Amino acid sequence: MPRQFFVGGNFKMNGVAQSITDIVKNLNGAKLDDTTEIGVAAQNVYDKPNGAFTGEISVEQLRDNKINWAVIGHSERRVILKESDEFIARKTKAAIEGGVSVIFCIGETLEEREGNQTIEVVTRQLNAVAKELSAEQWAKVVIAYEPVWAIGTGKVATTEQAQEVHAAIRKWLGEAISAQAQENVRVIYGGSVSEKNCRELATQPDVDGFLVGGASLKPAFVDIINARI
Ligand SMILES: O=C[C@H](O)COP(=O)(O)O
Repeated sequence: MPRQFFVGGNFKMNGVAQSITDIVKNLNGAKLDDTTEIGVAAQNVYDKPNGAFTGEISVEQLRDNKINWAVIGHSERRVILKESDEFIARKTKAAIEGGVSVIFCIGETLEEREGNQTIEVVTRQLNAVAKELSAEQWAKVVIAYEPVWAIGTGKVATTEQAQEVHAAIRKWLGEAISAQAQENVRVIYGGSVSEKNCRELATQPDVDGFLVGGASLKPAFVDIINARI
């Protein structure tokens, strides 16, 4: 069965009631590809079930609010908030065991790309999570490949660059996890995706959707959701 196209809008720390209402109205009024999976996700979750952790949110609190997805490992949290591979892996495990699926973000910095370390970096990030999850739990993961140099810069990865890394991730899934994971786990791309570049990226065999930042706040987000029609 083909993998279902998956598009996430990452609003980050943007928006107020009025602007978010406008975005939702625009989405509700648009004709959206009904084969594309979209939904509401939290931008973070903590690895402990509850307790004195000011400012954090638990898996149970997400579930209580009918939020069944969380973004974990975004480079802004890895870099600005110094989240380690191990902490991110523990959060991923806690989310999945508590019934929340995970958009797990990985990607290299510009320096790492220029040092030909892209595959090494994403493999390290994936291996950290692989230590925590069973092969079956990968069914609850969507991997978002987001090169840090492409995030919010307007510098999108070329279709070849994206496909090359996505194919390497898929190969890793087969070798490190299972043939089933290799076949079924979605690998989506993020980093300056726009209504202009989404269609070409979506033609790539291993690009199963997008994680969209800036453009998800604009009416053109609809065109990205509809990139395959
Ligand atoms: O999670 C989304 C990414 O950080 C991409 O952000 P961007 O589309 O603004 O480059």
